[in-house]
Amino acid sequence: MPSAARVRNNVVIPLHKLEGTDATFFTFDGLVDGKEHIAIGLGDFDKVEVPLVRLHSECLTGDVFESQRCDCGAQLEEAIKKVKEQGGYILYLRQEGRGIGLYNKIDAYALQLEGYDTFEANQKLGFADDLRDFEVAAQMLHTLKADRIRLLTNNPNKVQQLEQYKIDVTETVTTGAFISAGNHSYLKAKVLKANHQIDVTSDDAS
Ligand SMILES: Nc1nc2c(ncn2[C@@H]2O[C@H](COP(=O)(O)OP(=O)(O)OP(=O)(O)O)[C@@H](O)[C@H]2O)c(=O)[nH]1
Ligand SMILES: [Zn+2]
Repeated sequence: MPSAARVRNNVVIPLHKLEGTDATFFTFDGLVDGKEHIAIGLGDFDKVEVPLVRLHSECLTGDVFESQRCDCGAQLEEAIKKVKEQGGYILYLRQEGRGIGLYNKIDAYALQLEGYDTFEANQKLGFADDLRDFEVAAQMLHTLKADRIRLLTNNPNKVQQLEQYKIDVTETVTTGAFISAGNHSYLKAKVLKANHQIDVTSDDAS
């Protein structure tokens, strides 16, 4: 079980998304990695028995600018809609570039233009494929008393890590496949090398 943290504050922020969405933003004291991660409660998050949860790693290029190099912007949009409908939390985790940071991710993109895939580019820069440790996500969920969750993901490593940190994942809900010409090879590498559950065979993906 991760060490104890506590909710520092929470505030309801109305969003423009989906014709008006009330989102409760939670901040924390005592998180294991000292970063400013946010939990966002949507829908009946405080009433549902088993909340739907999305662990969303920050992606400035995708989340803010809707980059076509990845599927993050579309996944975040989908998560807001589904979690609002079903009640639960989006944990917005400050793990840009799977933990290597924004500048290094841009360096990795430059290498990908030379032909390396997303994991090879990380290795060429001296990083592991994926630096993310989801202990902090488990700590946030324990703090919110969300020890039993349904997880919105295609990434089996997120499920394994949460279980390891004593979160009971009762169901894995796969995200949509947001495939475009620009992100097809990125998604294919995740399927081949990290066992992501995405159907990348669609025709418009070449
Ligand atoms: N290092 C690196 N990071 C990338 C690249 N493309 C996207 N990312 C980062 O990958 C992360 C994607 O995170 P998520 O969507 O939460 O996780 P996921 O592992 O794809 O799993 P899902 O839950 O199935 O979406 C973000 O932090 C992005 O910034 C890349 O080419 N290299
Ligand atoms: Zn992205």
